[in-house]
Amino acid sequence: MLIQAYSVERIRQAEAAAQARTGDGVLMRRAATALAQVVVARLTARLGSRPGSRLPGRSVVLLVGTGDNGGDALIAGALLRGRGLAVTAVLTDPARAHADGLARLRRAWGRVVTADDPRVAGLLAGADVVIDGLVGLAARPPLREPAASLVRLAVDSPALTVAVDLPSGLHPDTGVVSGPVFRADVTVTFGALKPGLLLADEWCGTVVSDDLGMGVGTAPGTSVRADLLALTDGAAAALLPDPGRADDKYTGGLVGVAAGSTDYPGAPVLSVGGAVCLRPGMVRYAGAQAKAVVARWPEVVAAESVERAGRVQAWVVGPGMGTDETAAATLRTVLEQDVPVLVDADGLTLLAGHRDWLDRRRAAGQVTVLTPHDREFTRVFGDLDLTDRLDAVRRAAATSGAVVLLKGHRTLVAAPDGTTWVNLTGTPWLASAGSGDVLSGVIGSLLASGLPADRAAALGAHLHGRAGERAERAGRAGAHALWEFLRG
Ligand SMILES: NC(=O)C1=CN([C@@H]2O[C@H](COP(=O)(O)OP(=O)(O)OC[C@H]3O[C@@H](n4cnc5c(N)ncnc54)[C@H](O)[C@@H]3O)[C@@H](O)[C@H]2O)[C@@H](O)CC1
Ligand SMILES: Nc1ncnc2c1ncn2[C@@H]1O[C@H](COP(=O)(O)OP(=O)(O)O)[C@@H](O)[C@H]1O
Ligand SMILES: [K+]
Repeated sequence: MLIQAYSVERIRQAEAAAQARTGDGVLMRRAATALAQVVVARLTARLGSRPGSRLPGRSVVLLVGTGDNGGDALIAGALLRGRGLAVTAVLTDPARAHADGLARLRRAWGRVVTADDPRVAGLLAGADVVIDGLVGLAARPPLREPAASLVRLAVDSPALTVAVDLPSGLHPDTGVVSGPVFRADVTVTFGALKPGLLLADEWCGTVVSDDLGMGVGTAPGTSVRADLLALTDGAAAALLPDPGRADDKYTGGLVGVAAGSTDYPGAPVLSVGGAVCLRPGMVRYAGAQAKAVVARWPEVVAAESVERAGRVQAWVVGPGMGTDETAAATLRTVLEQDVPVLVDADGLTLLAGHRDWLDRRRAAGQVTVLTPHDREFTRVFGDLDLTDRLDAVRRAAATSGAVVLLKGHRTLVAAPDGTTWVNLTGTPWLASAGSGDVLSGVIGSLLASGLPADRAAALGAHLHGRAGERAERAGRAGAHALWEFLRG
């Protein structure tokens, strides 16, 4: 199963349709029930079986904003009162707090204070659970006062922290974070995952998703395609091509790597290594480092130029090839071939001055994959602002007609048709020289095996990230360590 996230707009549409079926207040009661259940389960697990670890009497602080997100928190608070917990709601604006939720909490003998109450800091410091019901789907960070100050106080609390729908301070659609953000141990999210929960997962803790019976993405008449996709290990394994009994070296995927120069002998070895470790039918190499490449990878068929390399089913072009005239000519020759082409590193720098080469491929219906890091992205797509990375990568794909993989802590992949992926594997260990070269070879190999380009890119990033995690756990240094962990 793929992990699927839906935009606020899509969730609101499904919510409206569900509300029409169920009537007022039903979804919110379901949300509050799910939230209270998670709080009870997580608090019970946290307290364990130590003496004095009973639930009744434990203190819960609700941070309550002015919308339905606060309503969820208030009704959950009333339910938790029913389990004997001591519940205090801290309201940012009493006049605009969810009226029905507030009435329910009061009827259940919950305590209510305002954000400017001098006891708030002490309450948060002494709480067993803090529930963030400040903002949800309507969030437009940065948080305004007094919500911002409440979040700052909550950060210091030793309590179990639970976010309602999403941690306040992050944008549900873009994951962009500005100002203080609620750091959640658990996020209980409703309807469906929001893109922000995947893009800024470091703030969300464990994410529990409850569909509340809304059927987001499955309701009749709605588009089933999610707004943001991510792979699980299971989905990645299912995509990974395996040679069949009838395959030979020509049908198992023939990938070419055009890379390296006299100045950069290492990059082609790393890139070819990434390709070889994915076990395609054959890897061809074209460039100035044929000897070094074959010395490390004897199975590779090497030539000095693309013209002499022979046919392939996909090309990788760029790593360490420099930006001189010879490199530009190589790039041009590769881009003229009617096979999927992945352009990386120096190839991207060259491409920045030759956008027409991309346009020609687009017009001919040829598949191109670009794999920039931020600086390369800016070189090629100078007009696109990287503050909102999701938006930037989507626009880049739409305007260039290429699948664009934007590297980073959460690597993004966008296809020209709008399909977008976020990679959830990896570690900052990968932020080391040469690891991007390995990635280019991995994806090239997957392209040669015939996977659709956006899937090849997303799968490559997933495998590369897992390899980085394994290399880090094994205490290994250097991008070449990735090879042995690529198909573990
Ligand atoms: N969509 C759904 O399927 C469901 C939604 N429910 C809840 O309803 C929530 C959405 O409720 P609302 O639409 O009332 O909106 P919110 O509760 O997300 O927002 C409330 C208020 O926060 C304010 N706000 C926005 N940005 C702010 C900032 N930076 N600083 C301070 N205040 C800010 C807005 O002015 C808005 O009036 C969801 O997140 C969820 O918790 C559930 O009750 C039931 C099901
Ligand atoms: N902070 C980070 N956390 C996780 N992965 C990262 C981080 N920074 C970079 N990466 C990954 O490391 C790789 C670096 O690639 P790149 O910048 O092209 O390096 P190089 O050109 O030296 O090979 C990419 O796969 C990128 O997604
Ligand atoms: K929230």
